[in-house]
Amino acid sequence: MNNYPKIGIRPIIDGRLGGIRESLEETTMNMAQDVAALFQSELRYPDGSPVQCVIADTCIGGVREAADCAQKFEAENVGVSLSVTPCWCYGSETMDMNPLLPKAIWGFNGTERPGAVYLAATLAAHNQKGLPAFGIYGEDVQDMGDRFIPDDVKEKLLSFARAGLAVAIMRGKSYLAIGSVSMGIVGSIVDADFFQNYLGMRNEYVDSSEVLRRIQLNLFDQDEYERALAWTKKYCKEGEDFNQSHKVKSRAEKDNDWEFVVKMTLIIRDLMIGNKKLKDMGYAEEAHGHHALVSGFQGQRQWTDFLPNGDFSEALLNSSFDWNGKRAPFIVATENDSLNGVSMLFNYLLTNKAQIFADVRTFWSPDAVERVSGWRPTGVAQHGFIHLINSGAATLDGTGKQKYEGEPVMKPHWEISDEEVEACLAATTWHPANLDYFRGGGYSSKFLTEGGMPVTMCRLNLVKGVGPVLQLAEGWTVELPENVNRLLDERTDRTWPTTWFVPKTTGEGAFRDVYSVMAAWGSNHGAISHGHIGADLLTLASMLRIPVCMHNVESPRIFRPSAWNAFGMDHEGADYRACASYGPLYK
Ligand SMILES: C[C@H](O)[C@@H](O)[C@@H](O)C(=O)CO
Ligand SMILES: [Mn+2]
Repeated sequence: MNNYPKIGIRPIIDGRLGGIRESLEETTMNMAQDVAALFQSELRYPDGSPVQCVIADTCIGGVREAADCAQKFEAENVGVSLSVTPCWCYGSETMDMNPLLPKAIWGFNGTERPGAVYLAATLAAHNQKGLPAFGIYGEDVQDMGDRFIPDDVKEKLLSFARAGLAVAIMRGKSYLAIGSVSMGIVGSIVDADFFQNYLGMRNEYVDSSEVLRRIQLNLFDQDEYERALAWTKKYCKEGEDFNQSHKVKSRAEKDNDWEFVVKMTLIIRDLMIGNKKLKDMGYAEEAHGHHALVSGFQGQRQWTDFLPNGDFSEALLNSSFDWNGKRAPFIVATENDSLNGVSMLFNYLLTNKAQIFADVRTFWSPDAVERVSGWRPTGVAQHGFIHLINSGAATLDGTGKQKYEGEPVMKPHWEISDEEVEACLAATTWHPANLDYFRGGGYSSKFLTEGGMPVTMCRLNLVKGVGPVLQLAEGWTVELPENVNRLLDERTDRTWPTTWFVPKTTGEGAFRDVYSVMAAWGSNHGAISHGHIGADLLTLASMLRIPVCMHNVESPRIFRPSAWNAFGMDHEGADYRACASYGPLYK
């Protein structure tokens, strides 16, 4: 059982005994219990278990009870703090002062008592003390004692909780780099200060030779390996070998590659999270693993120049299933691109869904498509589209074979059916790796993402003088006529997974048109999640004090700490000024 951080709920009350406090005790505690019920019913941890809440033992009417609550929260691994109140209370005496906990206050909009006034007063206290907090206040007045949580309040409570839990779950975990810098990709020059100061994470580094050592010593669970290999042979169908005939590996060599990449997969997972079985085998130290929430495998080029590549391992570990059945994905970045790994992690922790890692490879204008194929894009793709493709770490959930009301989606692992698992696997072909690129061989996953799926692509970049910045684009996957797809796809790397992506454009700036999105993308990679999760990413980024340099989230959906309003009326400039003023969460 994972020891996930809990959400702490603080019922705040007017401390005046002799009438006022007594009249409010039940209503105030009911608010806390109702929010706890909402979180426990609507939110899940990455392992699929319901999110847990801790409510203060008493309503908080003054500093003593605030301190008692803080002590309880610390003892019970609370990682997110929400204060709720229907009435006036004493801001600086009751506010949550823990600088590390993402915090919000819900002021009930019931005018019998001044709950909204407390909200504003205490947000002012938070702003004055440099402890930014989110303000939640329903648009419509409710009657005192009304226990219904309106949709606008519910939406903000859940968005705050999802982002707050992401912050809390990351704290103290590791990014595990297996190998080092891949082909000069600066995302694989792992910046430990960023992980430490902004995410509260630590960095673990393992040379790729450790994977080879464990393969040579059979340092993995032999029984699981046999099951894994049998499962792989049954469900991972080998595709055509497109290599030049003089380079093609023999059948025996190809079979060895299958065995090798299955072992790699077990070993990379064990390196990330450990495996008690290794202790039984006499490897107690290796059994610990590296406490990694996310990892990166360098692969290219020192490993792949003579050993089978990491594509099979990366693709399968990032998927929501394997020989052990459905399970939470392991976030693994190919090319050890730690910044794309973090981008995938942000998306994952906000959705509990597996992620696509891709190169942002090509913008196809309508004219170019027509020139090479004779077909002019229509519909969502009429103004062009972007080719997302990278060998390796694209989850097989990205095939779009999981359905909701007939539409392609990606689901949390606990919602995926066995039939959908098999459909994702059936839609994937494992081609012998391109030996020009991957001299050591291996297998690359090939699939085409179904069109019509709402997706969000994001990317974290490090910019000297600014620090980390996040960019994101909500949009949709699109499907092309089969012949057009083949023409365009085969101009690239036919053994890799393809997603055709159309960002939602606004006609302005980086979102002026599809081309501008590609031109403004800050790196070779992007992390693609199912769903339009841009608003949650903005909320998460503000908690981490990471400014967002590019997004296409409509302004009414933007939810950031109330202090951001004090940094100016232009949302984006204010975001930068606020993040610069507060600095990293764990500085
Ligand atoms: C196989 C190639 O080296 C690819 O790995 C390379 O083009 C990239 O993905 C760069 O991000
Ligand atoms: Mn790449």
